[in-house]
Amino acid sequence: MKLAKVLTIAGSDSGGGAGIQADLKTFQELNVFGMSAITAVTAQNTVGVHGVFPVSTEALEAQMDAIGTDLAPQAVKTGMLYDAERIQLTVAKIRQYRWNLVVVDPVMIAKGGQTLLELAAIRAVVEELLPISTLVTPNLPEAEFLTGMKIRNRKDWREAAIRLHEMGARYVLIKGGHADEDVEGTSATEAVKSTESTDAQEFVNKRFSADTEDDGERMYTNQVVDLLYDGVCFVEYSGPRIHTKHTHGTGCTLSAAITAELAKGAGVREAVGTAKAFIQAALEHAPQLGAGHGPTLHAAYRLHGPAPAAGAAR
Ligand SMILES: Nc1ncnc2c1ncn2[C@@H]1O[C@H](COP(=O)(O)OP(=O)(O)OP(=O)(O)O)[C@@H](O)[C@H]1O
Ligand SMILES: Cc1ncc(CO)c(N)n1
Repeated sequence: MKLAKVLTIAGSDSGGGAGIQADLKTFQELNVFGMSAITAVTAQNTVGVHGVFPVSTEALEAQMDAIGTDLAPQAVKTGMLYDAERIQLTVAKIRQYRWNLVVVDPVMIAKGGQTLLELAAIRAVVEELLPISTLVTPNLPEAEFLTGMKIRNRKDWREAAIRLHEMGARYVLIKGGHADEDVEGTSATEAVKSTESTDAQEFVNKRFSADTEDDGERMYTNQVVDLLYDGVCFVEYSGPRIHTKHTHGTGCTLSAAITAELAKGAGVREAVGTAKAFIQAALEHAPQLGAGHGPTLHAAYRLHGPAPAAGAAR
């Protein structure tokens, strides 16, 4: 069978657990040919982001042109796009080369709290990137930023998915990795207004409550649930929560796995199921590297197979 080609347009993570590095490792594991266009270089490890160095728009454009004129990818994913200028350029190239399977991971803030997307660029994500996306994969804080609404319970969660669909994304996957803390707080948007940006992630991380008052529709505790919406139906992908601090790059890895599966011809529902099993295995076998939030093991799905109960849709 012909090898499917996939492209990631994202930032480089020197620590190897997230960004371009996570994407290429995931592509390789899922038997697709991975290519990359780098938007920014981060000096990053498991402890934090120590520097962000945007790549010139000229260099970014040249990378996408080199791929677009020769190596037509079956599917594309975007990760850290850094600012509005790079978002606009990326959108223009996606349109120019008619890349029409596009997974958008709206990367905004790293696990340590550092900003990976200028706040002013959120508008460009909403107005330009969402309308051309096949699937958008925000985590809970990102879904709050993009919709401007507070997500306190499962009803809000579904409402946010409906809004993101109305904003132009054909499919919406709101990931539940952040729904595990037990402090109720303010919305992500309010958090940013009222705190230094470096504190914002810590603030929003604390706000997804297991005990939120929500008419019995509790947020999940021992399960991690990702919610998919296609404009008509909701599908919940549920797996056991793995109690580990080694969650660096989970979002990148999940969206890269979805992109690889789409490139091979899977439908969105099926691709998300496989990707959920992939990240579950990668988390279970995390190699315990570094002093902070370590990476997952991208080879785990191949080496150990899908984790039991992962990827279950209900
Ligand atoms: N502790 C965990 N146990 C099991 N699955 C998890 C856990 N944390 C995250 N996941 C899964 O990993 C994927 C990414 O979710 P998450 O909400 O952490 O994304 P993210 O915040 O964008 O990640 P990152 O910013 O680190 O790249 C989802 O499929 C989610 O269900
Ligand atoms: C480069 C890069 N992209 C995305 C993330 C989010 O995990 C990160 N930490 N670094």
